[in-house]
Amino acid sequence: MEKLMEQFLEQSAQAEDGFYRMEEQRLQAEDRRREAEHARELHMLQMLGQMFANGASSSSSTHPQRKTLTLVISAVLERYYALGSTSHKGMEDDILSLVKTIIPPLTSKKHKGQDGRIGIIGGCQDYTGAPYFAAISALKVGADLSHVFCTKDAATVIKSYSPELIVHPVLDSPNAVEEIEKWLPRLHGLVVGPGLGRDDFLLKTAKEVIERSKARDIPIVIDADGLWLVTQQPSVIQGYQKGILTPNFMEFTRLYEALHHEPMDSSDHQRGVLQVSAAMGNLTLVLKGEQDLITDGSRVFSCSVEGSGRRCGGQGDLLSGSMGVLAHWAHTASTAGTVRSVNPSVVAAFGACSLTRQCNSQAFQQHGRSTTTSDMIQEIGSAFKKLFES
Ligand SMILES: NC(=O)C1=CN([C@@H]2O[C@H](COP(=O)(O)OP(=O)(O)OC[C@H]3O[C@@H](n4cnc5c(N)ncnc54)[C@H](OP(=O)(O)O)[C@@H]3O)[C@@H](O)[C@H]2O)[C@@H](O)CC1
Ligand SMILES: Nc1ncnc2c1ncn2[C@@H]1O[C@H](COP(=O)(O)OP(=O)(O)OP(=O)(O)O)[C@@H](O)[C@H]1O
Repeated sequence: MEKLMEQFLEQSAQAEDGFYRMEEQRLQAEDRRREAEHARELHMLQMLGQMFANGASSSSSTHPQRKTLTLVISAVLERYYALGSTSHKGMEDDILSLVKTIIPPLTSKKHKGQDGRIGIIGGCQDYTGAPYFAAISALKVGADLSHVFCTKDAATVIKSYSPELIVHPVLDSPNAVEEIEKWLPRLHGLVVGPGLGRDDFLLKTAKEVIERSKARDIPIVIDADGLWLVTQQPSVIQGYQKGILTPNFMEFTRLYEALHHEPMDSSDHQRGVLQVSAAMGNLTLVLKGEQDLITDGSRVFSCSVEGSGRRCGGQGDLLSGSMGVLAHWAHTASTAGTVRSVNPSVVAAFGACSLTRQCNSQAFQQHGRSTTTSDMIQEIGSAFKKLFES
């Protein structure tokens, strides 16, 4: 009987492997097709650009001719962005199935720590809830250990919220960077910003910790006041392929304007996220909102898992904390060759957005208007199961 059971389990594991291999191949083929389409569009654009330049410099060219060319170019541009950038329901399902492939199996063969040790840089006198939400969400998603590096006066408060968290009161100490660096070799993912505040000394420490984490190749999610820092000094994370930015609309606008020195065209978010990601060296970016837009500069995925109309503070912290764990899992899966067709940071971002929205929807069904982030955190287990384990 036991043998039969073993055979059965082995066969189902093989069948599952086969399914994911085929799914991966299908996605790769789809990618190749889109890339070819992209290349054709780009070639057309270049030709049109040349024609336009020739037309504009030629004395014989008439004003209506130029106008027509301009119209053609903008039509092609629009098509180019549409082709390269929009995601549809089928793509959402595809990427959701990729998220499933990065989740490490729960087995009795692993020891504590192997599924992730996540660090949160944030927590100061004013904000103790945000780092708590991020850190506890990382644990509830499946990290084994969650560390919070906060200021001295925030530490006791955060500890009192939960015995599950490891809290280090070091962020405002004179040797904060060295204190935090001691832990970096043990961390698999870092979330910088929830409840960090905007004190110059704390931002300077956060910057140095980001630099040292990059040197160790640790995935880094930057949120909230961490994004304030990036807006002041984009180079701190520019081009780091294991970095993810998670701005809300306000934070995104600030970043856009700092990078482009002009107001953002708020009627075209898709173009905006592509531009910011490109300016940041193809960094993965999540613009949170009615639909979350996720891009690494090559195309835009939109996550529209149903949430609710309730927008209580702290939902973004749940998002960034869970993304810290998923980013670790996604990059591990990528190194193992499991995820190839889509940037692992994008897979992690999509997973965290879907999860946050699903938690919001489930919590709202029970609590309606009085839903808070703590209610959403209670839903992480069942939302995760519904989205990724069914
Ligand atoms: N319990 C806790 O401890 C929590 C602590 N938190 C921590 O607080 C810190 C500061 O973060 P933050 O987001 O409040 O600061 P900031 O970027 O100045 O935005 C302020 C203004 O921006 C606007 N605005 C916001 N979203 C927008 C949108 N989608 N679209 C348009 N506008 C939008 C809105 O402007 P208003 O509507 O008031 O005019 C808002 O007042 C940070 O460390 C964070 O982690 C939070 O995590 C919550 C839970
Ligand atoms: N209008 C909306 N409709 C549905 N879901 C939304 C909407 N706006 C945000 N969300 C969801 O809430 C998550 C958090 O986004 P939000 O804009 O609240 O972040 P935030 O302002 O940084 O949060 P925080 O309060 O933690 O600072 C998003 O990832 C998204 O899934």
